[in-house]
Amino acid sequence: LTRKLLTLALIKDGQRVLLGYKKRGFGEGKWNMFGGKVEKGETPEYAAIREVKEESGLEVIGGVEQIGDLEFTFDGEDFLMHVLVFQARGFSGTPAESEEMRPQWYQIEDIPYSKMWKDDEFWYPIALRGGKFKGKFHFQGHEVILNHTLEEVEHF
Ligand SMILES: CN1CCN(c2cc(NC3CC3)nc(N)n2)CC1
Repeated sequence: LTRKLLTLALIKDGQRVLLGYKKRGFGEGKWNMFGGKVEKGETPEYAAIREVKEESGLEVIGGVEQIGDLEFTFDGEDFLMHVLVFQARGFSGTPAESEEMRPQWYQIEDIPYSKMWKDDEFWYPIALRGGKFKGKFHFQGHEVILNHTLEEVEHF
């Protein structure tokens, strides 16, 4: 089983969240948080901070804290995506389009779940109210969740 360690970062400013429209690659055409691969020799926290800067232009201030741990598997495929979800403690700058992502602020009530990965509608509500979570989602292709588990946790 091939495993990939990836990050996502919640950039939340009051009642609005910064999301990015993925212009190419995996998840192209979907809105998502900013994130990417954890490179060799990198901590996941640093990788999350790096990806926010690369993909949105924002500087993370005060580091990130882990809020979620998600595992994704795909029916009939032998790879597992382990996505660590962080929240930025603070940030500065103006969001700027990158090669990968077109950033946009969304009010929480307007988050475009129909144009996002199907798992998001399960764990975003916990993340947006400051909760911590662990989840496993087993997909058939990219649009159908065959089964999943999701629990709120006290700490990592
Ligand atoms: C570098 N990216 C970061 C985000 N990521 C995913 C995946 C995902 N579901 C999995 C079925 C695909 N759901 C969200 N929200 N993000 C994949 C890799």
